[in-house]
Amino acid sequence: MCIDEKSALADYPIPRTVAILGGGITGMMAAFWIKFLQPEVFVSIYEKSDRLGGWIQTKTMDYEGQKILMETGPRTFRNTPSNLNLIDMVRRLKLEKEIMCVPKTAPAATSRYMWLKSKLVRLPSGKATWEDIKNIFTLPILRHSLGRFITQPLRPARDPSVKDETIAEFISRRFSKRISHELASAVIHGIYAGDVNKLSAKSTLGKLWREEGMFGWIPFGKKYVRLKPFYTSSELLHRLELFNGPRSANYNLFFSMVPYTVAAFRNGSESLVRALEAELVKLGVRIVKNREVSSLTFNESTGTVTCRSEDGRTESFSNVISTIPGPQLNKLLPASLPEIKNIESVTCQVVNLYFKTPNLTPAGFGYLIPQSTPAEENPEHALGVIFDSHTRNDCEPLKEYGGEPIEKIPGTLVTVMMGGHYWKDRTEYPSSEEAILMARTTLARHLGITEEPVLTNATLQKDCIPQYTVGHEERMENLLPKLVDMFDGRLAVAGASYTSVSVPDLMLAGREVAIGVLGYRRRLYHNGYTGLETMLSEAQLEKIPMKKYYSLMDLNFNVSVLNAQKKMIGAYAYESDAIARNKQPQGGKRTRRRK
Ligand SMILES: C=Cc1c2[nH]c(c1C)Cc1[nH]c(c(CCC(=O)O)c1C)Cc1[nH]c(c(C)c1CCC(=O)O)Cc1[nH]c(c(C)c1C=C)C2
Repeated sequence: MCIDEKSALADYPIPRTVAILGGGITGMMAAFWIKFLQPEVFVSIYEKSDRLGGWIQTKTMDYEGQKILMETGPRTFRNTPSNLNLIDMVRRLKLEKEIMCVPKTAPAATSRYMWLKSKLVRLPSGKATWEDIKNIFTLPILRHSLGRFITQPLRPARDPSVKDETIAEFISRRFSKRISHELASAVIHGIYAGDVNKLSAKSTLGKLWREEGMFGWIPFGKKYVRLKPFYTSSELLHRLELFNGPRSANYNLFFSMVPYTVAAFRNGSESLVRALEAELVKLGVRIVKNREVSSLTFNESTGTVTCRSEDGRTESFSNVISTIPGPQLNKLLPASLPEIKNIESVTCQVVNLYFKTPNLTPAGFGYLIPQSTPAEENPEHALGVIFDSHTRNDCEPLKEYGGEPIEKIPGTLVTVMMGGHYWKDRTEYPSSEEAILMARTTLARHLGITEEPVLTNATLQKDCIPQYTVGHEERMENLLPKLVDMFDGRLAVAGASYTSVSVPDLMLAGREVAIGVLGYRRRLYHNGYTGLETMLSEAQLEKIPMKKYYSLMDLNFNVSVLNAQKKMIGAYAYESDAIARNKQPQGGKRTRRRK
């Protein structure tokens, strides 16, 4: 191992011009962090549509003078340490007043339902109520689950030769097939809208899958989890932020949100992307909307990447960060890369309905529909229903940050999610009118809601959620050297196709890729940075005979090569703030500039 920060930095070409493909939240975050850390770098975002923000979109409608917000994508985020980067951004964009939170004791926090055996069943949460206990004894699936959870440690450990498996295989082996299909599949619908028989356990249930690998069973409970010798980058970022001491602004905001489970923006998730866009404009990021890049080529003589647009215009950049979906990126490359060409995704039909009558749904967050539901009970292929008005009406502002009382919704607002993996082979989708009718039929069958909605909105989110199918991590490991070869490390990727589909994780991915491309993370294994470095397994790290640089900071934490690598991400993200303040990175001056 070479511990030589000075030579690593001296060697590192600082980009002068960076193109970011895709103006979703990852691309916006990447642009923010590059400009924030290195204002002299010329940053351009290319977005094919006429707006930034990607799947994050809020439509505002009016009913009798009341503003009704309809989310067509992500709407809430959990206040967990791993989401600290989002909290950090909220603070930087001065959006604290906009935050509204669901108290841990409110129905929207304690009451989450599932469609089980033709009825809505409230899932046990936090402190068990009499209803939970009664449910466990009266509902065979819950009784069965309790038994399988208790006896889980007694079941054999995974065969070490298994490198990945489907969620269904993993859950069936560790718990039972019933738990996989009747419970886990519903949760997976709520996150990936995906099929447990296809998604990778390693890529989607990473912590559980890895813990089984380490302990031979899953040691549920914080005590054991804390003992794990690996951390996600965001967990580490959180720890490092806390090192800032109790006066840290992030720390204060995070702790003011501790009494709450989930949070949202009072004027919709759109507030986040609009505030971020305004900040990008202030920082001098060039935002090119309605322009799609149609090819990328590497010019060996100049060491630049040329982006050609559909209209024939060309521009060259020292680095390109692609945040567009993998298969779209593949079309721009000089040669096809199967690892990204074949990343699957699913399409969701999101239907928002507003009814004049309040409380048409039970109090709570909403319900999920498992894959085991018979087709005749779910011909519309609904995946779940969100009780938006209940969630909003349970929310409280952050008073200490000047948050005003939250305007209540007088009627009932719900979102019905349909499609996902059920529509995998479709080429045609329901029209808006058909989708609204399907959503209404689902609500009538499940909740007995027959009232005519006064406001409706149907949005087809085409290919909105990538599916990490079995072998995803291995494919990403194989992709890394291919990207390096094709663009000499000047093309980096980030976004939902690669690491995570969650908004806070995507925001962190944008931050990390910016730091990686700027070189603050030092050059780890090869020339440049691909954004996939954090996905390398320990075995792969050992296999690749590339340069390895470690900072002294990482070595303080070092448990293994992988741990050091994971921790570096947090370390550099933390360091980056200090760098921005002092304009002088630790460990030496950056000397070489190359276009
Ligand atoms: C367009 C629909 C989406 C579905 N899943 C996601 C989107 C954007 C992504 C997603 N949803 C959740 C997570 C986990 C986040 C976490 O806190 O760990 C991710 C990555 C959880 C979630 N699912 C639903 C809600 C309201 C939430 C909370 C977070 C959020 O607002 O996105 C509901 C839901 N999402 C989907 C379905 C089918 C569904 C059903 C009720 C698909």
